[in-house]
Amino acid sequence: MQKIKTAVVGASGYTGMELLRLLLMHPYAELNCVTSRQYAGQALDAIFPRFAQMPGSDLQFTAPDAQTIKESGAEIAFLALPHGVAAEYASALLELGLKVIDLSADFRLNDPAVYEEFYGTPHPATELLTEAVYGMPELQGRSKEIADARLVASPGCYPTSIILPLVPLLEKGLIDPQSIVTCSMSGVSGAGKTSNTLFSYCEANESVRAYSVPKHRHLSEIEQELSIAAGEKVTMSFTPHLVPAHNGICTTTSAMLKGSPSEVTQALHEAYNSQTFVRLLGKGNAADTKNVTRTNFIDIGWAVDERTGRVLLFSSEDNLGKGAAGQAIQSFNLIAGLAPQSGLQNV
Ligand SMILES: NC(=O)C1=CN([C@@H]2O[C@H](COP(=O)(O)OP(=O)(O)OC[C@H]3O[C@@H](n4cnc5c(N)ncnc54)[C@H](OP(=O)(O)O)[C@@H]3O)[C@@H](O)[C@H]2O)C=CC1
Ligand SMILES: CC(=O)N[C@@H](CCC(=O)OP(=O)(O)O)C(=O)O
Repeated sequence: MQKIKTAVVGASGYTGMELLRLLLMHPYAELNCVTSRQYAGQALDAIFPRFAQMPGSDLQFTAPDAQTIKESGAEIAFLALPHGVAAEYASALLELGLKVIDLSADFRLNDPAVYEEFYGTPHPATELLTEAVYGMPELQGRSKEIADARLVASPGCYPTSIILPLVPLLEKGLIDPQSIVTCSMSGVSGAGKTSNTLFSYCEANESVRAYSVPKHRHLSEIEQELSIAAGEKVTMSFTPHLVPAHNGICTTTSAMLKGSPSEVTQALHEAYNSQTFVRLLGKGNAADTKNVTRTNFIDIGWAVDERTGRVLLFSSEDNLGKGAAGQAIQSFNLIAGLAPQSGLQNV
């Protein structure tokens, strides 16, 4: 089979680097263009020595320019750019006939007013919002939509860890949609390759803190997808924390149980038994980040607190894997008509 030609725009950052790792190993993908403003003209393996001697790692970074990306022959472009910037490139690349898988938040929300409320600026390309598909293949009906999409809005890292355990329970009416409380912990790479002092070693190491409370920008897409599953507008509480780890997200969610404990177990198994990248740990088991870092798995466990009548959902994933680059490769596989585990089974 002929390899599909790809580009990674914003290839020098953390999600970009994870995309490079996955694409260099992918049996049906070819890396044709990688962009970086600061490293333009330098070879990939000179900047990332970890890729040295891998076929394709001598490719040079180019400046991010839509026409150059097109001329590289790339058919599908991954955008690993800051939100606000990604929309510009998405518009230009779609115009030039490429398909786009955007890892930023620019196309995840259906309503531009919600984007403006949470991101503080008017949406940069409202005309593309209706056609963008929220790229979470495990949601019902979504893999077909992704396969047919020109523009995929790949979900955020926290949202993936929160939405996947809750959706089957909301769809079956097993929990009260207005009682959801969730608390997440993220490794520092979640913030990107930033020079912000707050994420430097001395500030982040051996310390844990909550941040962006009470209205982290991911609440917008979490509430959007949970509302679709519940069939009513969901309003919930979300508290993210920064923990001194490189990768990994660990989330604990609770909600008032309306169904029985066995219905919870059944709903999760029905939804995910056939899903390659969701591993159900069973009742009474929490999910541990060390089992999912550098993989595309999300691990989900659960428990019922008989005293409060709440169900507890535990999930772990790699923020750069299932929370970003791995999930984007799942969309790539769907668009390209490949098996779900293509390029992801050995990582
Ligand atoms: N980190 C994570 O865990 C997750 C991140 N995301 C989202 O993915 C996207 C990328 O995140 P991440 O990799 O962490 O970010 P980084 O800050 O690590 O990397 C950003 C990349 O974008 C490039 N870039 C920055 N500004 C511009 C610009 N104006 N024009 C062109 N290129 C630019 C940078 O390259 P250079 O400066 O060399 O040009 C760099 O390659 C973001 O939208 C982020 O929110 C989504 C899920 C998880
Ligand atoms: C630890 C840390 O700072 N995490 C980032 C995660 C956000 C992210 O990746 O944002 P998008 O997916 O929406 O682009 C944050 O809280 O802003």
